Amino acid sequence: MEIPIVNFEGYTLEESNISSEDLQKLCNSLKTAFTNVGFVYLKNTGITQHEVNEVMNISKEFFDLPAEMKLPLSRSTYSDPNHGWVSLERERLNPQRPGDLKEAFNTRLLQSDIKWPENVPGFREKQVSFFMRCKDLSLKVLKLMGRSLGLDPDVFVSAHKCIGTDKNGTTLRTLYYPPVQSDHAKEGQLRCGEHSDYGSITLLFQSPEGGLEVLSRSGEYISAPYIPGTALLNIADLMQRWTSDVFISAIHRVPLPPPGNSNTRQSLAFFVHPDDEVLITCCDGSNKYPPINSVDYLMERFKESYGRQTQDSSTSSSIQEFASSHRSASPGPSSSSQPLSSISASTRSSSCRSPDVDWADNFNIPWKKFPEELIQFLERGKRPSPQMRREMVRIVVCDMMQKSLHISKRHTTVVAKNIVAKYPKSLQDVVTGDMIGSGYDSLVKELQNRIENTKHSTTAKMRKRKLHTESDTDEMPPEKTAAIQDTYGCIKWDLKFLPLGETAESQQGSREKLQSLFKLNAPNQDLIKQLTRATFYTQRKDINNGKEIKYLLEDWPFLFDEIGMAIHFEELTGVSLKETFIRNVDLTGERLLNYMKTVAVAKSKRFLQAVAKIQLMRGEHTGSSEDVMEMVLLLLSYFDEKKDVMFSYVEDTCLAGEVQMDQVPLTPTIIVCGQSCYSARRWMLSVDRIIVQDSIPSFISALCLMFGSFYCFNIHYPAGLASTLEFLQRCFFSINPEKGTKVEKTRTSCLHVNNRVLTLIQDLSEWRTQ
Ligand SMILES: O=C(O)CCC(=O)C(=O)O
Ligand SMILES: [Fe+2]
Repeated sequence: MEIPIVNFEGYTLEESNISSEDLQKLCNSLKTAFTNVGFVYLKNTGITQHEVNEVMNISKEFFDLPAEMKLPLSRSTYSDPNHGWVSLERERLNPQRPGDLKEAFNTRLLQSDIKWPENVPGFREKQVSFFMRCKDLSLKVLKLMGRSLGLDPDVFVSAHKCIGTDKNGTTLRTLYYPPVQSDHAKEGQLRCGEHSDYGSITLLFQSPEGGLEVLSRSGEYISAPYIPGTALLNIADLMQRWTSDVFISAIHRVPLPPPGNSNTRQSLAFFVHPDDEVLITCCDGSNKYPPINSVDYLMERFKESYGRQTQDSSTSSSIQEFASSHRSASPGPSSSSQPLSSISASTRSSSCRSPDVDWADNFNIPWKKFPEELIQFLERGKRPSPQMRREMVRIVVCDMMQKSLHISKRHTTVVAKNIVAKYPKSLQDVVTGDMIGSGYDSLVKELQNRIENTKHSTTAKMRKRKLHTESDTDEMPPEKTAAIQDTYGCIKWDLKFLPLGETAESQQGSREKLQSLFKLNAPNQDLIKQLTRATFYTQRKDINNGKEIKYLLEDWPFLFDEIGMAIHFEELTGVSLKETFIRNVDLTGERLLNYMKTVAVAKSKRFLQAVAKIQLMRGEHTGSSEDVMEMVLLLLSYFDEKKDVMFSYVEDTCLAGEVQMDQVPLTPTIIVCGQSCYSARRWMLSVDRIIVQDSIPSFISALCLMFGSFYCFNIHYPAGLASTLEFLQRCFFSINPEKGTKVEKTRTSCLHVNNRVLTLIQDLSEWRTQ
């Protein structure tokens, strides 16, 4: 099956001189496409490829800005939650997968008196004028859609009167998909997860790399390639509901590019929504679905892609994951391996529930957690593949085990029966068309097997964990302890072999090239990245053999620079240094600040005073960089740690050679050129009492370079910063080892995860704001 191409000639944005015969033909082709595939290419719409390219080019200028310049434009900073920048991996369109490998900017508010990217002149104008072009085209299509169903041609149009105002959620989204190194992607991660769109219709324009795939009615993904000069249009969920499933909203996705393909990708999506207060009632009068208010429906759907409803959507996933994985290790009445989000709910209800007897009858099948693809199969009465069925069983059992750890066959039978009752066509036991047994015996068996397996795997894990802890004793020889700490959080600490095709000579050649690039005024950044990646093996060898910082600085100058360190750090830990940090600040920073200033202050007078002092120092300084400073200062005070082990202060005009090095710690230290972080405009970094960077223009960069240095150069966290650094590591740099620590070995310290950090992470993730 292919996506049809329909010619809009004669009905373009500029002309409407179409004969009634051609108009009817146009309506018929659209209807066929919308009922069979849900997607259609429109050619000759009046929106030209040139217009599309212009919007993509200006968008690319925005996406190329350093992350900290985009942070102040985050979605969370606008009055409208659907306007603004969405950072990489922030959104998961398929909630079962890790965050999508895409960045986006949504234009929902059009006025000029709000924040727009300052450094990209013309950005707002280009987005807004393209928004208007897409609006006009959408209204034309909506009119044809009404007509094609034999209804009043205005039936849909009249529900979209307010596009572009605050009474309508229609949004233009420009998307950027950075190059992907498939070996760095998380398991199951895609560029854009499987989903269907929420509103009425969507217009889509892709860059020439293509990559979009659409799930066909027969259950296979078909490619939706780039066709120059066309607009790809698809039906969204609310329209499917509106037309009582006559028009279909197809699932689509953007998979990762094939290994070795380092293409980027861009797209523009114009999501058309009905006006907020419109009541969507099945247009054929069938009442197949109850009437629903447009905005209520959409709000519900948005919540799903920014975190499941059960969890507080402002908590970062790394906190959630870490807190839940460690809860099971701490003993207590409810210490099963429940995900964090379910704990409070199940303990709350347990006091008023008669134990175990009837939970299964009231058990809510977690339909919402089923993958979209499975739901699509069930809804269409198709039999899911064995793999989909296993996934369904896994999801259901996971929820059942949160209700009770003693699940009897009766419980499983009740649940299986309820599942099969809803989708008999897809799930009943049948042999050549006849139902066999009760119709749900296989599902009962599958659920029971899964429950048994899950129980076994939890006990095995607990036993293993205990063994590990026993081996983490203070008896370990110091070299072994140091080696564990050096490799802490790393995935490629030491490489056994040179990359294929590389020799000692070629590595030497690349190193010399890097050295000469370092001397240039504006060296080619891509070349630096490529050469740094290619020589990672030799860099690691030099570092692990103990080469001193001053020689590393001569041999690998870019290692101490933002680009080079980012590449080295990413190879070493699998984490992109600054991007991850900025994303987590976007997700969790505000929450941390609020928690510190409302909850934590109430617990300690000392901390209350420290917070007042930090706020006084901040004064009128606003901005996201300042928020990060405040966050770090608050953490240092909260843990009662040593600020002067992280920061040294010098005059704002001080040169690298003038810094009094004997005052500076040996560990990576941020040298603040000014009286406070807030008033400073320049920072330096010292490692081993050597200034390795003398002109860092932003606090966030300085913090990332300081943090990255601990990992890249095998340096242990100083005891005086143990908790602050581990908290930053887990919550903001997403490095979450299950065990161990990177804190220097002192007589009293041991190799365990820091309890204070753990407690703060859990308090923070459980804290519910009003
Ligand atoms: O980038 C694309 O082509 C797909 C984007 C998409 O489907 C969406 O954001 O809803
Ligand atoms: Fe989509």
